[in-house]
Amino acid sequence: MLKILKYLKKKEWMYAAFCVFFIVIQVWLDLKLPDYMSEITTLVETAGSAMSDILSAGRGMIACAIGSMAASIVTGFFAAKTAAGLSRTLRELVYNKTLDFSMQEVHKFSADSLINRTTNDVTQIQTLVSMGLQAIIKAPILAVWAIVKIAGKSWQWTLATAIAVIILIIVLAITLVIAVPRFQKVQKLNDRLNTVTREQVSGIRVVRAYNAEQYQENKFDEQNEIITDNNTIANRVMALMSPTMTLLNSGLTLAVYWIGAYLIVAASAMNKLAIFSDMVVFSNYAMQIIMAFMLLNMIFILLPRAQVSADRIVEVLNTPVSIKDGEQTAASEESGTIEFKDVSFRYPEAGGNVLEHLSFKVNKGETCALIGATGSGKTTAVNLIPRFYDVSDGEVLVDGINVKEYKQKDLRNKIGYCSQKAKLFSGTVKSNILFGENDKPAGTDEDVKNAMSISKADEFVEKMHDGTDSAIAQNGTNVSGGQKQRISIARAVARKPEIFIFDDSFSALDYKTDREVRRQLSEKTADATKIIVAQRISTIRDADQILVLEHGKIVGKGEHDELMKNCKVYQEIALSQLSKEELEDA
Ligand SMILES: Nc1ncnc2c1ncn2[C@@H]1O[C@H](COP(=O)(O)OP(=O)(O)OP(=O)(O)O)[C@@H](O)[C@H]1O
Repeated sequence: MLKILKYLKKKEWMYAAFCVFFIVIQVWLDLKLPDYMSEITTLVETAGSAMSDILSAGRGMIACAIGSMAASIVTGFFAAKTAAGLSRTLRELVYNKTLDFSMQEVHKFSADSLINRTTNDVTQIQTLVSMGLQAIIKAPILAVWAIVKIAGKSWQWTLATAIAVIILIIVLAITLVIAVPRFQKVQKLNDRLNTVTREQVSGIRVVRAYNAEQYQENKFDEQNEIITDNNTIANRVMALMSPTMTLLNSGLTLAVYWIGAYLIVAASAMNKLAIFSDMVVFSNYAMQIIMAFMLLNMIFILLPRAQVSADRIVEVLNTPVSIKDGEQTAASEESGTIEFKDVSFRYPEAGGNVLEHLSFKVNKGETCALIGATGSGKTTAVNLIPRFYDVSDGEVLVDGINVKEYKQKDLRNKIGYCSQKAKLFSGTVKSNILFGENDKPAGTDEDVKNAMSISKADEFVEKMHDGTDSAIAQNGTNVSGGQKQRISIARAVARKPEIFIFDDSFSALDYKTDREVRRQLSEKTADATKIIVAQRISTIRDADQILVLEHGKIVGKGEHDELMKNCKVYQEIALSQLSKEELEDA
């Protein structure tokens, strides 16, 4: 938890200092109250006391109460500001770190866990700091000050208070031992519950189509039950705390008065009044001590949860980013070339190599296609170009420079990337097409129009109610799969990149549109180098270079006609899609 405090800014430390100051005032005023009570008791019991003296003490009490309330409000204000400031910093840091993470780190933590850490865990810290600043500081000050005040009054009363405090500590310890591990467990289980819920919601169509509601519900119930069981046990134990405290408080007051009664009876007539007034004051201070422990108890409930959250946040912040920026900016002598030099790749924590000894070069303006069976490594290979992963062996060069040497931003600015699963963001058609353009000079409406015309997205966007300002739902759920692909191709085109990467980005287009989009791309973006991953021979047969992948190795390289003659794997793929006549006619 202390590690988290280093993220407090100077301003927030100052707010925290204000909190301490106002808490000291508050405690002083709270502990001043019993003094006035004692004065009033003495005045009432003393014959001939003036009414004005009693009223003056009463006014003192009211002033203390109002002052304490005001100090408490100001403390709350500064505590909230400190906590909110810290949580803003943490959210920002965790979010920014997540953005810097490579796919490797994202997989390690899981997307759900990263979301939980940015939201739920930060909230736990915020709650602790806000409550803690008030309670953690107030409790010891209150306890110590109250103990100092009652010290030396009567050993019998002190003994009664000590016994009450010992019982309190034992009860606190038992509760914490039972409750804390359960609260800690619940936080980890929340990640799993989120995963199940997200899977259920995002896969709702498949779940319904397979009548798998019950199956999914059972999965959810299983996680939900574990969380509920843990929460129930922890909260049941915690529920015992409040009545125990009340009982102790009342018991202690009773004990103080009982002992007081004996002391008064045993005292000489002159001392009786003083002991009576001491008794009233003592019982008040004793209650304040119990109050201090009650406050500490609150912290003990919040602290373990916040501790788990703090560890989870620090784990993200301290995880080194595996893909580090180089120094190279965009400028280089070559332009639009891609070269793989004996590249091998293994996914972290996976058994063997997924890619083995890939070597090929694509020159400026050329089109290179990758084809092969599912799982042969096509996506993995193209993901090495924008450095979503780093090679395990060998080198990937863009414009003659190893991709590791580039500043990632500059490298990615050269690339127009279309992922295998077209990904759209909530916003409008236009905001999706000009996505991420703040790195580059802002795209114009003309750019959007041009990109849509190349990707054939204009055909359906023009028919939409608000044209390019039409809304796109999260994940593009309000457009079809093919429309999503066309918008995502337009997004890549609008970037005016040196290099295009189309990872199976034409798969949902009908053959006619597929052909038309490729024709437009080769005419209007002739200078750009293109890497196309595809399953359809028709999509890639015109490519300058076709790489045939099998089990992560290149088993064929060349143009369509060459491969039809000398690559068995390619022939099999081609013949499985087109008849011999179609292939010969083409
Ligand atoms: N994140 C990952 N962690 C571990 N292994 C992975 C990961 N992603 C892919 N793989 C494995 O790497 C191999 C190549 O996967 P890749 O996605 O590159 O194949 P592909 O040729 O693009 O397949 P498809 O045509 O189905 O898209 C597969 O065996 C796959 O199981």
